[in-house]
Amino acid sequence: RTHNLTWKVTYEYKYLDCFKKLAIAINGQTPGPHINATRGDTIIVTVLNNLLMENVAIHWHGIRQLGNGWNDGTDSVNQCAAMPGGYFTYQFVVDQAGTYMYHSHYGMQKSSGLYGLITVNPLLGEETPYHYEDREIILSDWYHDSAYEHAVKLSSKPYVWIGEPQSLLINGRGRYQCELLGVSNRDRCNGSSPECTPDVVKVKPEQTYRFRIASLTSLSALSFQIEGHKMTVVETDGVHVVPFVTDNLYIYSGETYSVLVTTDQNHSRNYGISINVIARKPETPNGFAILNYEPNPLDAQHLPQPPPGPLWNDTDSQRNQSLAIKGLRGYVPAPPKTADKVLHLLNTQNTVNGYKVWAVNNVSHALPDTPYLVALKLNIPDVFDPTPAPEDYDHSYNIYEIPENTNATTSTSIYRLPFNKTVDIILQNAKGMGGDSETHPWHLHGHNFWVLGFGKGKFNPSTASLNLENPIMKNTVPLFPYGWTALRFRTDNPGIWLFHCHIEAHFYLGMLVLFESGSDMVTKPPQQNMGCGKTKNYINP
Ligand SMILES: O=C1O[C@H]([C@@H](O)CO)C(O)=C1O
Repeated sequence: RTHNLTWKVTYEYKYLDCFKKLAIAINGQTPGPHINATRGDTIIVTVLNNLLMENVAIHWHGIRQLGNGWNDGTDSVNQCAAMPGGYFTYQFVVDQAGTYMYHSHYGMQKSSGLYGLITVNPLLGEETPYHYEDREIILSDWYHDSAYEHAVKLSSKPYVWIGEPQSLLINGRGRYQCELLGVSNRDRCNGSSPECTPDVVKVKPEQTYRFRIASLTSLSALSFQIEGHKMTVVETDGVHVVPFVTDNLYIYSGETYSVLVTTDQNHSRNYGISINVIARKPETPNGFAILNYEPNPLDAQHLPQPPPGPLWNDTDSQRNQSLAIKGLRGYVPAPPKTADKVLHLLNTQNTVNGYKVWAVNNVSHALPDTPYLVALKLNIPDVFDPTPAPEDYDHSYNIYEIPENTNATTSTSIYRLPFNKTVDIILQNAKGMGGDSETHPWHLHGHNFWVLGFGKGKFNPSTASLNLENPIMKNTVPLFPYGWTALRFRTDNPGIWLFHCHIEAHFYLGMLVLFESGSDMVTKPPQQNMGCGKTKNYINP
């Protein structure tokens, strides 16, 4: 089946958390429309950019785009973003059942609300471990400043940190306490706007539901919980998990999960759903939604309680949940036993000419104006530094201290990986300049990777415990403070693909790398991917 969609992208005033703010909507909505498809379907989306003053590119997060790199939707990497008044038509096949998302991949635009959920159902009769009615949950965080203000603050000297978000949203709904605002700003807040009432998730008693949960936060890592209900985790990033039961789900930006929830509690009332910030000291109030046991009314007598979340800094509990996620045998292929190549990637916060940045192996990535894939295909000179990006770092680096010299370099260099090989990535965390080591969710475009392990401190190949038996495959994975995360993937998708921290500010400040492999096999650039930077000289009339 082919889904033919037309999406008009506009700025609109919204009261998502009762505070009036310009949000980016698709056909008037944020979160945008839910794409509900079946494995093998083709999705054709024409995105009309009606933003007046900003470009748009939309990334289909978790969709591997096998052999289809021109449609990954990343500005500077595989396309020129659509200009105001212009459009871009994405076409891709959803070849893997599961839960995915889409979001802007232009500047810091994601945090303005340009995002939504993608559900890919298995084919009728296709073997699948379970089949339940779905409920969709989109988690996000919300700032009152615009993404423009964020970008300017972060690239100022001295550095201005954007701070913690004002609200957490569940399905685009949050609640800011208008009384906290100064009198002059109070008229921008409307506590009785229908847009900022909690989302209501309707369920019937004594049923099991599959909650499809996606985190589209720009900064916050979250814990998700439902008052009085246990959750059985069964899927993450489109891959089946050995089911495990938990009271709360830790979820990092860019991750999706499916959890099974059985409505086996007292039928005569409703229950609270809550999210709270973890991994950073919370300054944002918890987000809240209602689990409505039908036919109970939403009145005071049936009022749900927001369940309290776990402690924000219980890193052991967070790491233990990540370690508990295993691939379900029969559904998740086993990883190759050995790797052909290993990349050691050290994550640090640095300075370049007095500007604060994030770096990998001391290189803060600067995205060029000309998309890499077009430059590679047409051999456009002087787009990126041809020196290979560094595959390792000095292992005497003390991850527990900020180095005396925090200087890093800025570069457009890329990793050129051999095609159809097995590559290991060892992510190593370290102390940041804020005085702590932060949790970074790393997302890989175009592939799933096996998650071989997580550990504390410095990675040591002779003592690290790696799971080669039944690792999960994912596209986004956390790197815990002062720890390491080990991944393995196959370079089986021709093109050039981003691997980056999914925190919007960190990506903006250079916390990204690019993996090129087999780009000689990619078709020549479609006209619509061109037009920016140096590509405009290569467009044929
Ligand atoms: O990028 C960041 O900057 C601040 C802090 O590190 C400032 O030094 C912070 O908490 C981030 O996540």
